[in-house]
Amino acid sequence: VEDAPWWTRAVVYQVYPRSFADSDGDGVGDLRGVLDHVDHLSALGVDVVWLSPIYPSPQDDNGYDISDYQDVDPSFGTLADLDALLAALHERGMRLVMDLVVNHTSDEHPWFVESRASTESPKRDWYWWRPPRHGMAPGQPGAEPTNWRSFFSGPAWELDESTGEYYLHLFSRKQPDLNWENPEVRHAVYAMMRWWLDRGVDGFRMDVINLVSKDPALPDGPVRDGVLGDGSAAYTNGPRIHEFLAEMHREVFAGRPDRLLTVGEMPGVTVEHARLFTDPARAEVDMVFQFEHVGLDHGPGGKFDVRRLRLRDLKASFGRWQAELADVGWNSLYWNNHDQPRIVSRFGDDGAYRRESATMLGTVLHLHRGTPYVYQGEELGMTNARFDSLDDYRDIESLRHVAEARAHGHATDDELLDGLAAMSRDNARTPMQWDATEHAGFTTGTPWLPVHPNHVEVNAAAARADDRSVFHHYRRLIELRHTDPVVALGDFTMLLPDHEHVYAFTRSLDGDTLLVLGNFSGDEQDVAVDAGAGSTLVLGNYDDDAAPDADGRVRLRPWESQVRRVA
Ligand SMILES: O=C(CO[C@H]1O[C@H](CO)[C@@H](O)[C@H](O)[C@H]1O)[C@@H](O)[C@H](O)[C@H](O)CO
Repeated sequence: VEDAPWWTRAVVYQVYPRSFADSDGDGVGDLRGVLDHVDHLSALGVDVVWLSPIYPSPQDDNGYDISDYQDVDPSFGTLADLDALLAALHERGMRLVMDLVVNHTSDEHPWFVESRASTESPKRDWYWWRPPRHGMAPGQPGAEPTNWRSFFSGPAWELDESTGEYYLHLFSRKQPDLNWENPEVRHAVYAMMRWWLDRGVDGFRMDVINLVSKDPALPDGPVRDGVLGDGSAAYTNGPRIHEFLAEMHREVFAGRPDRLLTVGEMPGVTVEHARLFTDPARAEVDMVFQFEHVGLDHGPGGKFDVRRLRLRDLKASFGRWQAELADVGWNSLYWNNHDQPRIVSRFGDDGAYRRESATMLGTVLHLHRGTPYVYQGEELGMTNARFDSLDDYRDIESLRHVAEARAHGHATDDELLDGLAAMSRDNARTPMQWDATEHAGFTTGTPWLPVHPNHVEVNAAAARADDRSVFHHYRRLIELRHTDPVVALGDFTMLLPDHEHVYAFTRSLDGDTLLVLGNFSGDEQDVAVDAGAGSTLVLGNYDDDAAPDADGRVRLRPWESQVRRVA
C-alpha cells in the first residue's frame, strides 16, 4: 500500500478554461477566473487540476489547435497569470497538469507556416505532405492521397494550392498532423515538455497521443458508407507508438521527482494495449483515457445516432478493464470531459431525480479501482444544454456533422437537433454555474455560450450551502479515497453482471471489504447480495439507511447508491 504511486489515491479535476470563470468581462473564461475559484477546488478536496489548452491559438477547435506551445493566449491571460495559478494550487497542496496537444499543431504555427512555404522547406517533413493520388490532378474529387475520413467529417487531406500537394489533418483542416517519424519533430516536442516541467507544472494530459505513429505506407481504409474510408487501422496504436512513448519518457520524465502524472487520451485503445502503455516496467504513461464506455450508446450511424445504454454492456466493459488492469497498469475513471455530454442527462435522470442519479453515478465510478476525473460542473450535477436551434451550437465537430448531413440529406434538421441535444460537445461547454445571478456568476459580460437556465437552482453557491447536495457527496467520495486504502487499492469483484438495472461490486484489501450498490433506474429494485447481510452503511445518497436484511436482501430506491462495509 505505502509504495503505491500517489495518483492511486488522487482525484483529478478538469478545468475547461473557456467556460470556467471570466475575470475581465469579455464573456470568455480565463486564468484569473480559475485563480478566483481555487478555494472551490480545495473545498472539494481534489488533488490535481488538469487544465485544457490555454496556449495561443486561432481557437478553431477551442484551443486544441495550438500556434505557440510556450505562451498563453491573450484571451486567457499571461504566463504570469499561469505562474500565479500554479503557485496558488501548490500552496494548497494541489498539482497542475497541462494539456499536451502534439499529434497536430495549428496551421498558423510557425512550424507549419514554414513547412507549407515550399516543397524544399527544411520543415517540409515535419508534417505529412503527399502529391495527389497517382494519375489524378490536384483538387480532383478522390485525388486525396488516401480515402481517410477526418474525425470532424469530410476528407482528412487538404490541398495546398501553392505547392499542389495535400497535407494530412485527422481533425480540422486547421489542425495539420505532425510527422513523428521525423526525430526533429519528436525532440522539439520533448524540449517544449521539459520547458513546462522546469516551470513547475506537474505533468501532462496527452491529447490523442496514440494517433502520433502512422503506418508510413498510408494505406486506404475500408469504406463503410459513401466515398470516404476509415483509416483508423493505419494511425491508431501505430507501428512505433510504444517506441515513441518510451523515448518520450526517457527524454522528458526520467530522473524527475515522482510527483508527476501522465495520462494519455487514446481513442480506439484496447485493454491489451493499455496493459502495455501503463505497465510501470515499460515507462510509457501512468494511465490512459479509453473510450469504450462512452461509445455504448452510439448507434450504427455514429455518436449522433443515439441508442439507449444497456447496463449489462457498461458492466461488461468496466468489469473487463478492472480485471485486465488488476495486476499490471492502472485505470483512469471518467464519465465527463469537454468532449462528452453531461452524464446525469446521458445515463441518469436530469429531471425529478437529478441529485439522486448524479450522486449514484459519482459513487459507482469513484469506487472503482483507478484514478477518478471530475469535469467542471459534474460536482454540481450540471445537465446538458437545452439549445432550441442548430444555430446555437459552436463546436466544430457538431457544426461539421450538421453541414455534412445536410449536404447528403442524411437527416432532417429536427433529427440533427435531437442528435446534438443529446451528444454535442457543447453540452459540456456551457458556462460553469457559480450562483443564481444573470450569467450564473460566470461573467459580467455576454457569455460566449448561453448559461443553462437551470443555473437558478443548480449552482455552486446553493450546493455548498446544502449538505445533501451533489457537491458535498463528491467531497465525501474524494475524502473516502484519501482515507480508506480499500478504495484506492482494493481488488475489484463484479456482482450481478446480468442485472438490467443494478450495478453491484465489492472492493477488498487485507480482509477489509466494501460493497457498492447503484440503482440505474427510477424504479425500486429488490436485489439479494450475500455481502450485504450485517454490513454497515459508509456512504449513501438517501438520508436513511435502507439496510439489507439477514439474507442480504435490499430494496434500492430510485437511483439509490450505497457503499457498505461488509461485516
Ligand atoms: O477522440 C477525440 C479526441 O479528442 C481530443 O482531440 C481533439 C483534437 O485535438 C479535440 O477536439 C478534443 O477536444 C480533444 O479532447 C474526440 O474528438 C472524440 O472523438 C470526439 O470528440 C468525441 O465525440
